[in-house]
Amino acid sequence: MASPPDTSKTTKLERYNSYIRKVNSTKLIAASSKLLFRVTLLVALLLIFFFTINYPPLTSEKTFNNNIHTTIYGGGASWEKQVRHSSTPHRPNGLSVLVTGAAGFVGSHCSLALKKRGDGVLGLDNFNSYYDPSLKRARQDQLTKHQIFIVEGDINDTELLRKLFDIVPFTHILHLAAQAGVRYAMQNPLSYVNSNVAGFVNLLEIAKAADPQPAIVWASSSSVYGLNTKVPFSEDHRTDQPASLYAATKKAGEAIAHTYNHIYGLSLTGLRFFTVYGPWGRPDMAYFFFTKDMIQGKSINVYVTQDDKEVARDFTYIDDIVKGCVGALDTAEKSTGSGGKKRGPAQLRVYNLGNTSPVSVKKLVAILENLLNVKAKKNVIKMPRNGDVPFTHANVSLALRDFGYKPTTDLSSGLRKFVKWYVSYYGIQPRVKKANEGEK
Ligand SMILES: O=C(O)[C@H]1O[C@H](OP(=O)(O)OP(=O)(O)OC[C@H]2O[C@@H](n3ccc(=O)[nH]c3=O)[C@H](O)[C@@H]2O)[C@H](O)[C@@H](O)[C@H]1O
Repeated sequence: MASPPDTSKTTKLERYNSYIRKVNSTKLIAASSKLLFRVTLLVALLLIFFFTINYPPLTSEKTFNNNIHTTIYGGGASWEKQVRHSSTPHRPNGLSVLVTGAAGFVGSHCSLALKKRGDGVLGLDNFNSYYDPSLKRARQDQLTKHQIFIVEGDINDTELLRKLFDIVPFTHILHLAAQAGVRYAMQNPLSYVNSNVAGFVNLLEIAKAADPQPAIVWASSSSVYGLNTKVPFSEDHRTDQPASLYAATKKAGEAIAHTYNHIYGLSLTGLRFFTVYGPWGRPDMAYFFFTKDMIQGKSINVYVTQDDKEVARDFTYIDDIVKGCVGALDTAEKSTGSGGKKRGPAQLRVYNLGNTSPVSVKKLVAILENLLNVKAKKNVIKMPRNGDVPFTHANVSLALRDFGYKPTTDLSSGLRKFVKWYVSYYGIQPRVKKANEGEK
């Protein structure tokens, strides 16, 4: 007969297992309460952080130079009030313009011109360090004196742009924010794609969805003519041979403008600027750093073409460019779409804004020598293969016909104003001409 199974071992094992289960469940309860405690602590900390550090929501203030306050990102009531106040026109039928790149050279001049005639102007600028940001801050100072508020932010920031359009029904955008400079494109190619292509598309996406849709005037470039040899450059000449990535991104901008006009009914005007110069200009441009280097007794590189011909530019004075921008804004028709839907054909334009009178770089240096009373130490070298083109020359008859654009400042008069500003801004004692040093 089979003996009954020995259960004494099983019973012990069961008791042991039940003991283990108890221990585990106590541990589990302890661990869960610990976890619960930690989660509660984390939530509490997050709430404290949200209400103390980040209130009013999304706003943080930075102080620059002694007295310039810039809102980096908005959302609070006082920020919204500044945005509204700055963009409200102060004349009947005044425009309400969002100026991107408002702390830039052309942007700051245009913002002031618009504000002075009673338009509402809100600036947007990311104050990047492509060139000395303190110059951008000083331009901002000028704008602040005229009650123009600059929001510190990037054109790639969708949420920020959407917020600005939620607050203000802008009638126009003057889009001047860009990565400029022909030669720098070889050092930092992606910055051109980021600002001039992605940033532009981001802005157009917001503009197309806005209700009302604004009309957009934006900065293209003379560089789109690239290797075109027909002169003077006219808007219907070929622009499919860009010589630099900068030029290629501006040309891409023109193609993108066509698309947004075609699909969404956005009114779009591209302005091809020709080597703009003047007071408060860009330190990366030749006339600016030639002035600096000549004053400091440093040598400068003066380019000639591969076959030793002079390199020339249709240098255009800033005040003429401002008149062109304002003229383009004033004649821009309304966009026809709303909320992302096209309701009819809209205006699509491209204009040259140049001086119609090219001057060689050699002559530019001679004018500066005369104004600064300094003999330049010139290295005459063949133009490196860096995206530069040998010459530019604008035909501006289209801009003249459509908004009376007529440049009035020759290079000598314009550079005289620039040098006056330069020595005053940088606190330089100009070299006084001796009696026997005649005009060159
Ligand atoms: O119209 C534009 O669309 C562009 O204009 C401007 O480009 P550019 O016309 O090339 O001006 P800029 O650099 O001042 O060179 C001037 C001349 O000096 C020559 N140059 C330059 C440097 C040097 O060391 N030596 C020299 O001879 C050089 O070969 C050239 O002949 C803007 O920067 C650009 O952002 C864009 O807006």
